[in-house]
Amino acid sequence: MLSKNIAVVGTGYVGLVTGVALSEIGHTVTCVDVDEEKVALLKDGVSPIYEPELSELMKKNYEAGRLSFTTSHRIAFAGADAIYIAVGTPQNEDGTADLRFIESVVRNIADYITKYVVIVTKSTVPVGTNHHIKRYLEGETEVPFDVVSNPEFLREGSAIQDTFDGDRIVIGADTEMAATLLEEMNEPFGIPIFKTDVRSAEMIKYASNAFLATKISFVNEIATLCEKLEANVEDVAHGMGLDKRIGEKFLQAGIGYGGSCFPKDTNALVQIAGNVEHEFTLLKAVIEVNYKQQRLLVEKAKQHFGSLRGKRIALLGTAFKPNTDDMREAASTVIAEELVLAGAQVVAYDPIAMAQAKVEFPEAVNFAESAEAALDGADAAFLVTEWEEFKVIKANHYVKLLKKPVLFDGRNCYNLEEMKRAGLDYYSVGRPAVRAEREMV
Ligand SMILES: NC(=O)c1ccc[n+]([C@@H]2O[C@H](COP(=O)([O-])OP(=O)(O)OC[C@H]3O[C@@H](n4cnc5c(N)ncnc54)[C@H](O)[C@@H]3O)[C@@H](O)[C@H]2O)c1
Ligand SMILES: O=c1ccn([C@@H]2O[C@H](COP(=O)(O)OP(=O)(O)O[C@H]3O[C@H](CO)[C@@H](O)[C@H](O)[C@H]3O)[C@@H](O)[C@H]2O)c(=O)[nH]1
Repeated sequence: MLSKNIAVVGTGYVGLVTGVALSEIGHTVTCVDVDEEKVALLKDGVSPIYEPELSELMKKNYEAGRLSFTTSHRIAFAGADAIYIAVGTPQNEDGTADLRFIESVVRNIADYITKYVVIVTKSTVPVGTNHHIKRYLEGETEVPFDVVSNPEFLREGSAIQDTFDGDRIVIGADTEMAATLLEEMNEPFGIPIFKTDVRSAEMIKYASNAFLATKISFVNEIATLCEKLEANVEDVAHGMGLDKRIGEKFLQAGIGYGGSCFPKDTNALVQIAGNVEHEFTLLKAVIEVNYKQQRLLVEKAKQHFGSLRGKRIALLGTAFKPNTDDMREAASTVIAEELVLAGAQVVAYDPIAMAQAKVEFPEAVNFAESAEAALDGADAAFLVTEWEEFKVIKANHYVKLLKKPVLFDGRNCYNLEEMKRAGLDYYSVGRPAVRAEREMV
């Protein structure tokens, strides 16, 4: 196989997974990050992020000498055949993509490359960014290079599986030489490769995330209708998903999408459209539905209790989804803020993401050491992240621990019949509410 020297810039989710994966298929990889603490941890064999299977693969390739870490761009870029850019592209206040980190890396590239190199952009960047990078570098260096867009589609929590068993690898290149090199480098993954031009590759990333977010907001709107019309969204989504043209995935109704990508990428695409005088009406509605959806459980609790003042609420789950410690744009933060604003006392618990929750949540929020401790004596429970350890909690357990048991389930984790039998007041999303007391009268 074609083994190359690769520099990966950034050791966040994407950089670290990319570096580990490229070393696993036989390339020699140097990951560079400006964060000295992160690099020190990585050199000690410790992954700074929680991601199933990542640590083991990282250690294996580090010990085999195929993977190394540094804070020096000069060292990382020396002799590199390819430089992968995997730094963050967060959103500015106005929703546009903040390209500060990309710009800084590109300046480093101009300073340190000495021979032909392919610059591979993994970060999600607005359409046209790679052409700006190319034009900038042409003015700054005599060294030959190509710029390729190679967007990343991994999901947090299943990043390794997505990388080795993904649906496609997209390569956007303007020269045949760069496209072929990238194709050969990626061949060992055994995943279908789709080659296109640079701008289309950039757009594929935004369009994919926007489409998935649209599916989620769509099913959440259907869920609202189901509640009003006494239908069950789970059955509706299942019935829809059986049609292969629709597909069963991403039709899970709940408290909206969060995370480091969908919120920022949908906002960025609205801005990208605006820049070319197109109002992306559909996507704006998707974002608006998500805003409401993240506040849904608090609204339901307000309706149930009348006022939340003084109510003790157990908040189960703070991560934006299970199997990650990532709290970026998590619905839990919105919920915690709304509850505190309404005068409730919040006690939160998460198996993995609590350290970050302590930074993100309002100061008034307390934290418990276990789900049981959070639930004990609370007026109500909010199920916010569908961790496996929450899914296995029995209805009777809620009845035993909560004062007058009320459960607001933002992820439809429990069986309606079981909740009815246990005598809970149970509210989920897009399914009939179970009102224990009313039924007993
Ligand atoms: N997180 C995901 O699941 C995911 C999936 C697909 C695509 N993406 C995209 O990939 C990109 C990276 O996302 P992430 O979540 O890994 O980001 P992140 O913010 O978690 O990590 C970025 C890393 O880059 C480092 N960095 C910043 N400037 C640097 C520089 N000049 N030189 C070296 N290192 C530098 C930071 O210290 C940080 O460790 C974003 O554009 C994101 O939209 C993310
Ligand atoms: O049916 C569903 C599926 C997901 N979600 C929510 O949507 C958000 C995002 O979930 P997911 O897509 O699994 O996680 P991410 O790690 O954010 O991955 C998305 O964002 C990445 C960054 O761009 C892309 O690479 C991935 O392909 C894309 O799935 C989470 O809050 C989920 O709870 C739902 O509410 N209903």
